[in-house]
Amino acid sequence: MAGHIEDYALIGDLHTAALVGRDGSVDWLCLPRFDSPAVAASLLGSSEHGHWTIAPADPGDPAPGRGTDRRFYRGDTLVLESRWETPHGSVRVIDFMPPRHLAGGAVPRLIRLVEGETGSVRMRSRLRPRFHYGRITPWVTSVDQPFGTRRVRMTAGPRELWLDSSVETTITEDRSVLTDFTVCTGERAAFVLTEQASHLPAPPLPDPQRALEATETFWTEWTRHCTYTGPARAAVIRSLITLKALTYAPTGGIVAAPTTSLPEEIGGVRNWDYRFTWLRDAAITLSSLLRTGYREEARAWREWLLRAVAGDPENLQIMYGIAGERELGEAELTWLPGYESSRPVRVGNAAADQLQLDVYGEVAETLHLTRRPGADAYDEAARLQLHLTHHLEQRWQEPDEGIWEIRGPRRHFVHSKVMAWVAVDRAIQLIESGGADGPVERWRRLRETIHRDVCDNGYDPARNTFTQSYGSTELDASLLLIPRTGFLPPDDKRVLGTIDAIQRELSTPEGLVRRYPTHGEQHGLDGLAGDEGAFLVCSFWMVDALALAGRLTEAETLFNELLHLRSDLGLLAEEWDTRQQRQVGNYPQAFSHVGIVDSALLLAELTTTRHTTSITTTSGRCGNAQAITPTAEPAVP
Ligand SMILES: OC[C@H]1O[C@H](O[C@H]2O[C@H](CO)[C@@H](O)[C@H](O)[C@H]2O)[C@H](O)[C@@H](O)[C@@H]1O
Repeated sequence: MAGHIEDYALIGDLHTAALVGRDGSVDWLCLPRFDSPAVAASLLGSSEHGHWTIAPADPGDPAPGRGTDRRFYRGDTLVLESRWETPHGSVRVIDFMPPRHLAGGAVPRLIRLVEGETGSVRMRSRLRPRFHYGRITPWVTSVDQPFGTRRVRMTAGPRELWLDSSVETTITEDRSVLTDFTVCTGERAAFVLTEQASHLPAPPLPDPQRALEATETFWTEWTRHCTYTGPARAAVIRSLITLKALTYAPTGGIVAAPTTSLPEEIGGVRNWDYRFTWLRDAAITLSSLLRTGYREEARAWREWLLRAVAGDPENLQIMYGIAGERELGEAELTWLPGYESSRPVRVGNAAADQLQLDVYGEVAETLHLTRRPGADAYDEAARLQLHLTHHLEQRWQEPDEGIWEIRGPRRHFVHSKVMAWVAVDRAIQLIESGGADGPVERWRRLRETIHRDVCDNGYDPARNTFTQSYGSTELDASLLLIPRTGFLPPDDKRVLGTIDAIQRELSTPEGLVRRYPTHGEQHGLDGLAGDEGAFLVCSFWMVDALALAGRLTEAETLFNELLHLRSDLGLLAEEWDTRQQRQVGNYPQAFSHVGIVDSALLLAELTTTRHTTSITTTSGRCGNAQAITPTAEPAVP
């Protein structure tokens, strides 16, 4: 296992992803989909649980534990290059997974090219596949090949892996595939790992060079469409590539992160499976992609949404599998010791059965942003939105588990109610624009009722702050979103008071923001023991709230500090452990990268216009305020 979470690089093929450590080891790889069982799971255990390492072979070459000397993504792509300087010469390893549609939608492939740059370097590749998250050792056999390539087949029941290499391999007693080889200046060795169903004939022999060229062209072309031109362009591009890499291309579903059980506290129990599509996470991801010019992804997700939530709104789930699956049953993988002994390791997610009223607002907002101008009343998405609003009308007064998926008793979360207001507000806007027919007068009264309910029960006048839930004195970072939704204008005194209160009570000394107070060893309000780090997307929400409140310098300072927390490759996990100064939680996480994109867009807009007051929303207690949309959103085809 390669060390800290941020030591891992992400590569992927828009169906699944792999994490590659600084030591040249692929320690996480689920095939064929993001949510499939891992064939390399040493990330959550040890090398026994499956890995594939390619690195210099001689002891001290490089110093043990030091890993690659320098690594980077090649240009604006998801192709990773790791360079190693050794006393005998230098070498580079190029790791990538060709987007599957480039190979005719065929089999998943992880390609590793080793190129000698100077001198002569002895290298070692050790592939130790373990199916079903490290539990199953495959049957490994060599397959004769006429044309000088080597093929090894690794079979475990219904699935199998094939390793094609340009150099001789041996199969060891522990059923690893070992390759010792030397690369000299200008030489190249190629390794291709392919996965498929085991009843199929052998996969075709790959052409690694063509695959590399096609993969680089794909990502370079894709990033060329980005419309953001502000000062944080490099960070934004890397975040957009990461968000795209979390998209399951066949359906348009987006995973919250490609990992499970990277801990929110090292050694703790807050370990969850994020390889699913949360309506909330996907909706905000789409909004970021859309506002940076990526309309096709927005269209694909809208189609995904229409299929996934099809049926009775009663049956709406807050999250689904990447193809819209509903059964996400949670289980513990008892044989895995967990990342740095953080157990349990979980697969599946019981949050799928929760009530989280905010998702109505997030979905409505995304449908609102992706609406085609002039769409007729029978537009599918408009119909869905009306349906969901009718349903919400019956349920908005219920307590729920809220945005943070609290596992304790349900409460009247203020953020949930604000997002219910958003859902009703956007439905009213839909009807007012002629996009659909609906009970607009009744919903205007409902919007006013929800607004009053929140301001009467979720605001503490003595402290001049909104609170986490009705009747509670706790705070919650999700309240920072209020000015972005249009519920109240950014300069409203209650909004300004809430920012101050969150800075006082939820901020770390560095100014990062925790999502709510936890209670150490006690089971706190989230129903869990233990603590967690500062929540990165909440810290970006603070950037936005400060910027909208006209505190632009503070906002920019915090934004730059957050950018410094990224890995050397520009990646962010869910949280930052301020004590240990390292990333924690699943990685890389869509939420955090959405935070980068959204804050960069807002700061660029506000810095350009230089007068923040033009961004304020319509003031008014129950008003039909406009959400903050810092850049023009193109409609979706
Ligand atoms: O920490 C408690 C909860 O953590 C997970 O939820 C978090 O991740 C979701 C996906 O990014 C996000 O939508 C949610 O807002 C976050 O709180 C976990 O999935 C939950 O089961 C868990 O209770």
